[in-house]
Amino acid sequence: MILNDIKLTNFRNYDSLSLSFHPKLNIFIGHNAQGKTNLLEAIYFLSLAKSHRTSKDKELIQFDSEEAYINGSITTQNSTLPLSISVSKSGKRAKVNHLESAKLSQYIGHLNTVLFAPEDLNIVKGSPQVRRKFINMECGQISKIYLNQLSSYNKVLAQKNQYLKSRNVDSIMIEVLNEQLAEHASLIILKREQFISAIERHASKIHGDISNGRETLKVIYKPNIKYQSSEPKALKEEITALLAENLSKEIERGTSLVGPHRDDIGFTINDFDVQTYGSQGQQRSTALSVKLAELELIHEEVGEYPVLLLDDVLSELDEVRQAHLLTSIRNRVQTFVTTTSISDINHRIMDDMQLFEIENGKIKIDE
Ligand SMILES: Nc1ncnc2c1ncn2[C@@H]1O[C@H](COP(=O)(O)OP(=O)(O)OP(=O)(O)O)[C@@H](O)[C@H]1O
Repeated sequence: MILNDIKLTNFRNYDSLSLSFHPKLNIFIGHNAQGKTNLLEAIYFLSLAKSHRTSKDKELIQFDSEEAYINGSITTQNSTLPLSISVSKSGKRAKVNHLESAKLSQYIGHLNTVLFAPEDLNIVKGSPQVRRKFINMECGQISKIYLNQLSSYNKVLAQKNQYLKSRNVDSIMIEVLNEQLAEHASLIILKREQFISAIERHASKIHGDISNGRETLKVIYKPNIKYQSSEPKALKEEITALLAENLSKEIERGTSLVGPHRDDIGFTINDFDVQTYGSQGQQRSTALSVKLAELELIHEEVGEYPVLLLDDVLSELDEVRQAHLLTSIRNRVQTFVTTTSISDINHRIMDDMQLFEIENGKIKIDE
């Protein structure tokens, strides 16, 4: 999958910008705070209708403007497709091939992206919440069913928590909500199990290569609900029973205690926990392996490689990891890289690419 071009209007520090991209490698170079990450954020937003660094969409609109627009065109094996998304104070509107998508879940999935940024280290080091967000974003990209189930689950969960908090609990009402939660939860859990085992399959191979075969990485799903069934209907029944068992505790605590909203993932290298015992380098390799595994996974699911966004990470990687990253993706994955210094880029990849110099929301194209 190739992002051919992008056009930004009133997006962050870009008034109006049109760029055509190189099919293999695009490097955005500039001093701090010039707009490099803003450009990657625009590509990410065009892909997922969400920013990777803020949940407040209105921050994307240029100061003193009313609406931000991002337009782009992608080429897949089958076709070339225009995508556009706009953000205003009243919300987001997304279009595929000039037709407005009634739901954002219909829009997401046309342009697939994988982003690797310094904060991705938090997938390993951070809280379970960060890891759940990671699963949701990535699983959502490859499975519309997952995205729909998750959104329904979250709606019902919010409703249930409101009831539990009100302390005026109608247990029949909670049972009805639990029934719905169990239905969505069973599908979410099975998708997560599938996703994490596929990530592990690819990530352990990549990690083995990066560490020259010295380290074995495992990615482990840690579901909040310990379950036996691998079939949705039976799993739903298991979850319904568990929710009923926990009802009095949940009423007492005034919140929902059981379900996939409390899931986590663990990482081990040679059977020790990376979060607790891993060196900085091992934590970085783990995060990198997981991200590169996503490229393979999306390729497997969608039949095309996604575009890869690397925000300020090359300088963080040592020679071996950088070489692995760049050689393993070369010629397969269209890549967008931000950097403050050209010396951070391995000279072996410099021949076949486009350099964009960024200064204060303006671009100079290096021919
Ligand atoms: N809504 C907005 N309207 C106008 N300008 C904005 C808006 N949001 C952010 N900016 C500006 O964008 C710039 C930051 O851009 P960006 O985050 O892309 O930096 P960067 O080039 O990636 O820098 P670094 O190397 O430090 O990460 C800042 O100058 C900031 O003031």
